[in-house]
Amino acid sequence: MEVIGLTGGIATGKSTVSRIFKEQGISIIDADVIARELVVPGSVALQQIAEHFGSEYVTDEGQLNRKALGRLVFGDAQKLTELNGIMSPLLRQAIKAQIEQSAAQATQFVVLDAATLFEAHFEDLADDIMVVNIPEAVQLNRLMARDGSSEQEASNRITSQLPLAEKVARATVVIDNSGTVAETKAQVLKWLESKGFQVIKK
Ligand SMILES: CC(C)(COP(=O)(O)OP(=O)(O)OC[C@H]1O[C@@H](n2cnc3c(N)ncnc32)[C@H](O)[C@@H]1O)[C@@H](O)C(=O)NCCC(=O)NCCS
Ligand SMILES: Nc1ncnc2c1ncn2[C@@H]1O[C@H](COP(=O)(O)OP(=O)(O)OP(=O)(O)O)[C@@H](O)[C@H]1O
Repeated sequence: MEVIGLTGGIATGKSTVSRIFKEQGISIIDADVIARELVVPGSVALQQIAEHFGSEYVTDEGQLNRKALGRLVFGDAQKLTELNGIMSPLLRQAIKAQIEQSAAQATQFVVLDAATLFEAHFEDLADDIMVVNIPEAVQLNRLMARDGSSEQEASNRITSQLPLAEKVARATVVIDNSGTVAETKAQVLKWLESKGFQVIKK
């Protein structure tokens, strides 16, 4: 089985590409879903976050206050590194377990969808690294349009990640998502075919 690490910058189109894989019947391991499961009320990770950053990052209902923690870490690189220090080892463990489950099902491919693949040093978990790329101005516009965020907020989120150009340089395959979704799909299917995968034409 081959693990395709799927990454890019915020709002460059990872979910869009992930849907294309799903349409082909390829399973997705979604690091964001795992990260959210890790911080449910009463979890070890949530307790560590509260101890490290303060109890104000947990709501009265015992939930992670995502907005508040996001504002803190996406404006302060040191704080983001500290959060990653808590989350990355737990994430890695959970991702590895899901990869093992997929391998046991003898499938040809599994996709590891992880926005923070490089930042969290998960490259070794993947056989191929696919980076979804768009020009920075398009990224800023799509992010503001999708999240209704200000230019400053959107820009903070973009700059808190490893520069997209650096991710592109470290990719084994780059998908250009600056055109239509159909054009993006054509690139992904062509790559899958080049790997000997029998694509389903829809
Ligand atoms: C800081 C948190 C609480 C903010 O939550 P919020 O709901 O506001 O944002 P969300 O999780 O949807 O993230 C938005 C985007 O920010 C980027 N992002 C998220 N975490 C990180 C990170 N650690 N480093 C760089 N970028 C990140 C991703 O592109 C993501 O799609 C949350 O992002 C978090 O817990 N992050 C740490 C866990 C993690 O690494 N998750 C991502 C796994 S891929
Ligand atoms: N080819 C495209 N043309 C126009 N809009 C697009 C295209 N691809 C994605 N989008 C839009 O851009 C936004 C970001 O795309 P998407 O949610 O797939 O990115 P993402 O990389 O998964 O984001 P995040 O990092 O926040 O998880 C969405 O609103 C999506 O509908």
